[in-house]
Amino acid sequence: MLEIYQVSKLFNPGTADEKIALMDINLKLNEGDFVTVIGSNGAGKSTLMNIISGVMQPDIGDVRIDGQSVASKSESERSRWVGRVFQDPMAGTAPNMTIEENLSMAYARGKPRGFGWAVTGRKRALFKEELKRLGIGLDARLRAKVGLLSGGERQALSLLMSTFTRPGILLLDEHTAALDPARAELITRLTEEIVRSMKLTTLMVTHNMEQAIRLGNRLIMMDKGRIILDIPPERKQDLTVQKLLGEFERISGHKLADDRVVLG
Ligand SMILES: Nc1ncnc2c1ncn2[C@@H]1O[C@H](COP(=O)(O)OP(=O)(O)OP(=O)(O)O)[C@@H](O)[C@H]1O
Repeated sequence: MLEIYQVSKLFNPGTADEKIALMDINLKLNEGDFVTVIGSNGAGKSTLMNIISGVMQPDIGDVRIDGQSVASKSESERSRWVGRVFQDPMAGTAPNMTIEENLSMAYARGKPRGFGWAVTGRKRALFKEELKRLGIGLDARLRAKVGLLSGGERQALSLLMSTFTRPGILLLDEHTAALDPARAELITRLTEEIVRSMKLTTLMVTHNMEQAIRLGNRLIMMDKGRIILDIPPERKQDLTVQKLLGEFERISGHKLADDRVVLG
């Protein structure tokens, strides 16, 4: 379970450049929740992801995982606990290493200290099986360098790498935004399948309104560092893109100002 308690974050405090990135954020995710997050430019979405994953500290407040503060965990514990897929398909994988080497590296994350990275026959069989489930032919390319893969293939691999050791929380950071519509749809479908079948607790930031409605069981709107609306599963079912944008405008008092907003 993920609990965010009264988290606030200020950048450049006390200067002319002072920015409130997050203000008194409270959020609780139960096991298996899939929460989508939308919000304007600068709403604080990335800062929230960075604080949850422990790469950034809040000024005030705390993030707890199963009752334990993220700040108290070591880097390797945090990397085991949090799976993250970034917007940039180049992030999260090692381009000069092969698909199986990348998978082996990710596999070692979930294992005790000192667990080897070498690709053994047993691991290769497991990776092949996992890649086959993606259904995009990567299982036949275990020894291909990851740098040679397309953006969509890399995002599919990143998704697999960040989930197959079953993280406590999966963070999806606009992970389809850099892809063309067909590939974005493929990654959306794979995300849905993987998260559902593994029942992963997931937080996904997206600028794609249709995706925000389609994926997940709960939707959160952020504006100017605050959570302004938390739409529960029973209300999410009736949502449309128009209703969603209308709700945002009604509560925030302005339009969803983001030039990257994709309606669907
Ligand atoms: N390292 C930093 N130094 C100073 N200000 C920052 C820094 N990182 C973020 N900010 C500011 O904090 C606020 C929240 O930024 P954040 O990147 O979290 O928003 P976001 O919702 O992810 O925006 P976007 O959708 O445009 O990526 C913004 O006003 C931003 O300019």
